[in-house]
Amino acid sequence: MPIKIKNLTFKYMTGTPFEKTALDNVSLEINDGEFIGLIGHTGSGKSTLIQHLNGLLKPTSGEIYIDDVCITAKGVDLKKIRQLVGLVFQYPEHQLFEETVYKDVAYGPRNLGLDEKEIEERVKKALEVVGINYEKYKDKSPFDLSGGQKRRVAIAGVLAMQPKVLILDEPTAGLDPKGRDEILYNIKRLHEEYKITVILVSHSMDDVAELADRLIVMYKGKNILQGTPKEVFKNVETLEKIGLAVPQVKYLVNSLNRKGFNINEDIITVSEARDAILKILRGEEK
Ligand SMILES: Nc1ncnc2c1ncn2[C@@H]1O[C@H](COP(=O)(O)OP(=O)(O)OP(=O)(O)O)[C@@H](O)[C@H]1O
Repeated sequence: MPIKIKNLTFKYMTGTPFEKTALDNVSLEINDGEFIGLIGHTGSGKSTLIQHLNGLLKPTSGEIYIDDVCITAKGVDLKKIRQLVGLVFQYPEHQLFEETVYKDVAYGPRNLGLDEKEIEERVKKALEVVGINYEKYKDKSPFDLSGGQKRRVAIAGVLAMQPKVLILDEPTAGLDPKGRDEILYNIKRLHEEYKITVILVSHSMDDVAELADRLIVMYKGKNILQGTPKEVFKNVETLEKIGLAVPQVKYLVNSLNRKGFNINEDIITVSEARDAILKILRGEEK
C-alpha cells in the first residue's frame, strides 16, 4: 500500500506562546511492501510523523495519501484507515488489559464486528506470527508473561486487524537481548512472508542496517536524508553532527583499515564484516 506525504507541517499548541513546529514541510514516498527505518535524534519528529499516518494527528498543513486515498481530507473514514495502518506505540504492553491473551488479541477484531470463528482464526494467526504458542498461552493472563512475550502479544493485537502497513515505534525499547532478538526476528519474518509495508522507528543503527530497505533520517522536523542503509551510512559526518551514529561494524572496519587492511567501506552489517574478515583469514585478501 503506497504512502505519499506532501508538504506536511505540524505544530503543537498552535496560537499559544508554546507553539512548536514538530514537522516542517516534509515530503516523502513509501512504496508498497517496503521496509523503512525511520531514524533521528530524540525530538526530531519521528513519533509526530507516524501518528499522522493513521490519522491520530491532523496536519497543520499538507496532505497524506494512502493507496491514493487522501486521509487528511475532511470526512475520511478514519476507522478504515486505522484498520489498514496498524500503529504499535512505544511500550505497547502497557495497553494490555484483558484477563487472557486470547481476549486481548481478539479485542480489535471483535470491535470490527467479526464472527467468533473469524476472530479465533485471526487470533491464532497473529499469535503464530509473533511466535507465541496459541494453545499454551491463549488462556493465560498477559500479566504472567515475560516482558518480551507481553510485547509480542500486544503486537499480535495490532496484527489481528490484518493491517497492510505496520508502524512500530521503538518496539525493542527496554527489552533484554533475547526479547529484542525475538521481536526483530518476527518483524522481519512478517515483512518477508506477508509482504506487509513496515515502518520501524529505531534508535539502533545496527538494527536498521540489518533490516531496512530504505532509511529516512529526521532532524528538527525535516527529512534531511534518505536512501538505502549503505547510501545513508556513507554520510558519517552529517549523521554524527545531528547526534546519530553509524553501525558499530563501520567503526570496526574503519579501524582495521587504518591498521593497513583494505576492507570494503560499504560494509554495514555484522554478517558482511564476518565474511570480509574470514576472507582475510583464509588469505584470499589482505
Ligand atoms: N504533545 C506535545 N506537545 C508539545 N510538544 C510536543 C508534544 N509532543 C512532541 N512535542 C515536541 O515536538 C517535537 C517532536 O517530537 P517527537 O516526539 O515527534 O520526536 P521523536 O523524534 O519521536 O522523539 P523520540 O525519539 O524521543 O520519541 C519535539 O520538540 C517535542 O518536544
